[in-house]
Amino acid sequence: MFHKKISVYIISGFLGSGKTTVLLKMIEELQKKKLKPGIILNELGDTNVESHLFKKEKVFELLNGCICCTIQDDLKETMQQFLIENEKEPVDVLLIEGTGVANPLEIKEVLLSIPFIDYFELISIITLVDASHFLDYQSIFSSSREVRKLLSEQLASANVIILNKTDLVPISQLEKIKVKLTDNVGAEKPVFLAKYGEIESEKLFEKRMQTVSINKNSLHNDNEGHHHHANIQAIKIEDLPKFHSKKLENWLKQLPKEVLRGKGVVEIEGENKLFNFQFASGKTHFTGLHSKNITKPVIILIGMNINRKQIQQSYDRYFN
Ligand SMILES: Nc1nc2c(ncn2[C@@H]2O[C@H](COP(=O)(O)OP(=O)(O)OP(=O)(O)O)[C@@H](O)[C@H]2O)c(=O)[nH]1
Repeated sequence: MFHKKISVYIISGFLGSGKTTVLLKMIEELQKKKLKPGIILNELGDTNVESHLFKKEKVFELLNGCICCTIQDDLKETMQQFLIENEKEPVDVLLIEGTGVANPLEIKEVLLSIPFIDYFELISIITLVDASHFLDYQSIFSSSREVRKLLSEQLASANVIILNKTDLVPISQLEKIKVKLTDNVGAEKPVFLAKYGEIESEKLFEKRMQTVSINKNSLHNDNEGHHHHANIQAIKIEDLPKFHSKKLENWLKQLPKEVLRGKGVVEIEGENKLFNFQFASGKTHFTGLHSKNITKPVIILIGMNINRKQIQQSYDRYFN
């Protein structure tokens, strides 16, 4: 039976680099063109605290996003489910957002495997880079080998790179970052500078993936593809009090640098609605939530080699 293949975009990038921001822009653009998007979200931790962002779209969640060996089985299952739903309500484009610690090659490999290769056409792997952290993450002094390896995997597998959060770095430093990034990925790979993931729609949606044949060996020919990220953890804190927003912000800011990302849903003193908060690049943003059916308050912290006890003690000191 003939069916048109569904175009797929993979959005990759390290923790807090701006993947969801770009995903939301892509959804908006597709809707403007009267195209129906489908979304697969892979989240670290077992709670999606961002469900309020997707109002009418069909979102398939792959929670507890284990990153290496098991992601492929979970993803295959989610894709099967997606195909079943798609029979009833077909989408035009599928957007897959990996976790901040995913290697997009793992996702690509699933798309190229049977039966999915008959249903999907991978158009582009878009990788976000957080300009405000790029030099730190590349430095052997301030980041681990694991993080550097992961970032280089995400860069190597990208068809296009968005150097995001340029508003957070001085112009002089931006030059240095661009040079270093180009050294890393080669001059042929397109790199676009952006604030809040803003790049022209044509550039974002351009087909950049060459047609590839299925050849397992070509994808995993050096054991580099499978790589364990065991030191990356997500900590979940529940049973939360009402917070004073500034105090929560201060607490997040003083956490050990191993905590790379925070997000959650919290109650704020003096407010009678819930707030989503995003902590990335040392900055915290709160957004009021209107939807009623959202998760109960929860804080999720993601990082490398986090000392749970230390976090717990610090939390108790601040809030108990
Ligand atoms: N200042 C600044 N903030 C940004 C920019 N892009 C995104 N942000 C903010 O950074 C935070 C993280 O952005 P997300 O799009 O959620 O990042 P992500 O890559 O999806 O994060 P994870 O899923 O946790 O890996 C949010 O508060 C965004 O609003 C930017 O260009 N500049």
